[in-house]
Amino acid sequence: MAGGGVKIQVRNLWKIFGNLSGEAAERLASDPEAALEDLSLNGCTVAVRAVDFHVNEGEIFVIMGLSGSGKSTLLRCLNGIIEPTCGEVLIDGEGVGAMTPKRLRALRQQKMAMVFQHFALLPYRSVLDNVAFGLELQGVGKKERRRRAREVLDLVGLADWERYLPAELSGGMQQRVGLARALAVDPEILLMDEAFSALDPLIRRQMQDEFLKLVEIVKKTIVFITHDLDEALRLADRIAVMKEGRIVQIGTPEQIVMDPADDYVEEFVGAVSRTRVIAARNIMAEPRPWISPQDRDPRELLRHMDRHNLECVFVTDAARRLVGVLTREELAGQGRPPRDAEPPARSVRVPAVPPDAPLSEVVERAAATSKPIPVLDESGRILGVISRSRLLRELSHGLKA
Ligand SMILES: Nc1ncnc2c1ncn2[C@@H]1O[C@H](COP(=O)(O)OP(=O)(O)OP(=O)(O)O)[C@@H](O)[C@H]1O
Repeated sequence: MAGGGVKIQVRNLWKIFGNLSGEAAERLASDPEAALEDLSLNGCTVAVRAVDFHVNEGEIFVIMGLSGSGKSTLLRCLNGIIEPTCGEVLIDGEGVGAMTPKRLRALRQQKMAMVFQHFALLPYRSVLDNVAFGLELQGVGKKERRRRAREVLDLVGLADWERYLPAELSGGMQQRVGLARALAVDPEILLMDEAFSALDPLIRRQMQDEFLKLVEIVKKTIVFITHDLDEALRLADRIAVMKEGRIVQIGTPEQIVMDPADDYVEEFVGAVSRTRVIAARNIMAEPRPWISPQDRDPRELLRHMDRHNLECVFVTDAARRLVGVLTREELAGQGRPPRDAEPPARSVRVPAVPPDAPLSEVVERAAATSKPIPVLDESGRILGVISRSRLLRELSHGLKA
């Protein structure tokens, strides 16, 4: 999860491959539309167009888009492997474009590490020496680099495999070696380019889970590229969706799924099950007006229900903790108002959910009751209510999409 300030800042970044005159590059900054027209005539490829975003310290920022949308080019602009045509990348406030070759080397060898799809392991070196490779480049002595390599191998669960060659390991294990190699230099930023895409679906899921746990421990800023929405939703704090070199939307997984910025994103997220991404808190409504009916007359409560078209009222104690729920029938049969100390016996058991429960869990609870589902915090206080009609609306939206 996000920690401190802005770690990476990208401003009006362009990368155009092909024969581009200096004059055309200059025009990009001032009059991009006109410049682009010239460029397309010249047969240039505009890989990244006017991209702006930032990544916070400690954040997992996922860049998602179809093949050819410019993700890899963008990622390689971050560590200066590709020089942008125009615009700037700032790492901790320092412009990558203005760095001396020495600074750039330090940036790539120490501050940022990259993990690739096809592992890029050295085939004739042991697992241990592969992991120690980045430290070797930094000039760290053999004993120390092996000690640190062992530490990270342990972290990725490969402590017993240090003497093996990469080819003797499964794909999942090789990718863990790749990850360990990146982590061994203790970088502040990890750039991951389709890092799990070569793995079988099951192993991939497992890697994603392990990765999330690992990130909790090592606390890095991560830019992760994928063309897989499922992966993006599982890993990301925020997602940037790219299309034809542009970022068309940046948002949390929930924002991307619930509020796609355009048809392209909508199409992308259409295939995903909303029940996994949407949480109870996203669809709950305030139980308006606040319900603590212990000192109200039942007839008044019935009128209150009519006025607000409520299926039932939730009974809370003075601290707003839910003690029960009353239906119309129960209220009509009540001679006196229900009291805090004596909640109506039949009404105490209510299927409730925590605010971060996924929609699928809310649906499960809803199957066990005909009433709305209250959303409770850890101490049992009522935060909101999910009505059955809202739930149905959400589900049918998912079906339509
Ligand atoms: N070195 C290059 N020279 C010319 N064109 C390039 C070069 N690298 C990338 N491109 C083009 O730039 C566009 C963006 O490519 P890029 O590899 O960044 O996309 P991507 O989203 O990472 O795709 P993929 O998922 O397939 O790797 C594509 O049209 C690609 O053909």
